[in-house]
Amino acid sequence: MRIRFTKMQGAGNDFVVLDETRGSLALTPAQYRFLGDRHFGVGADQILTVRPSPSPGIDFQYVIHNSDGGEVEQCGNGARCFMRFVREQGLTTKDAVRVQTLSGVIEPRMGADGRVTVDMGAPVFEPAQVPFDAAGLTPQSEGSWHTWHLALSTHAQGAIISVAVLSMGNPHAVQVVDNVDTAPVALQGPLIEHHPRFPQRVNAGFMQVVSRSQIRLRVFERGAGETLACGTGACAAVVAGIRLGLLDARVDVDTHGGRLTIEWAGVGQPVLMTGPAVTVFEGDIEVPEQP
Ligand SMILES: N[C@@H](CCC[C@H](N)C(=O)O)C(=O)O
Repeated sequence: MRIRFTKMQGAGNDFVVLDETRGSLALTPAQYRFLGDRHFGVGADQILTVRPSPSPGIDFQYVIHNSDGGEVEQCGNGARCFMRFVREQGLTTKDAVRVQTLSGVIEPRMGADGRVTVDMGAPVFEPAQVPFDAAGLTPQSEGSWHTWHLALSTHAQGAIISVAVLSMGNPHAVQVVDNVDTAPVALQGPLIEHHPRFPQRVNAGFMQVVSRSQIRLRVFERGAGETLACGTGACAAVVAGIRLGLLDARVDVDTHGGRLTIEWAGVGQPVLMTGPAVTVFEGDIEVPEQP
């Protein structure tokens, strides 16, 4: 089957975007994996699919697959690219749309400067809803919130890390580090992602606090490995930093792929994420029946 795709990126987090508004492509997990493969396919961290409105008051449905082929609930950088895609492809003329995701409705809005702001909804802190198995663990009080001590084991060494755990529609474990450049992202990332306390795996964030309004962030993403930026990871890190008493309500997040700005007014309030969304190229690719 030959399909049309658009390659996009938001702060270097890159995507293959597919238009299913005129009919389903019915791709299998192996075919999503093929599209995301940087050697045999197009190459991307995530594959984003635009589907028609599933219900009144909603403009589109937004489906997200990680490069490992698994479907996930949310993708922040992808949401900004989604907005640019539906505008550039003439699927809407609106400046703001309401989009159904697996974890709820989000609202991307096109800014006059070409950047996109997304209302990502309110973060979720209840461990069971992340989901995070906190049974038998003692929360460690910090600021007006808490972190959790998690034991990581490797063949070479054991480590106890301290993580803030929350959901931005998808699960995140965020730890504060002195310096993201030397943080053990490659070593700890996979161990945190697959830690048995996270039954649906987790995105592992490493946050360096530069000031109360600026952080540096690296994220080892569930199902994709370390990416140049993670939008929901940026939201999760800033929310965690605010609740732990380290950050103010508006924070610039510097990633290896660029800057995102995150705003959050507190518990129960939605998180606003602003950043770039860029179309890189369009193309056609033959997708094998069984890659
Ligand atoms: N890159 C994304 C997050 C994509 C999904 C994530 N890897 C997960 O499995 O939850 C973002 O910008 O938020």
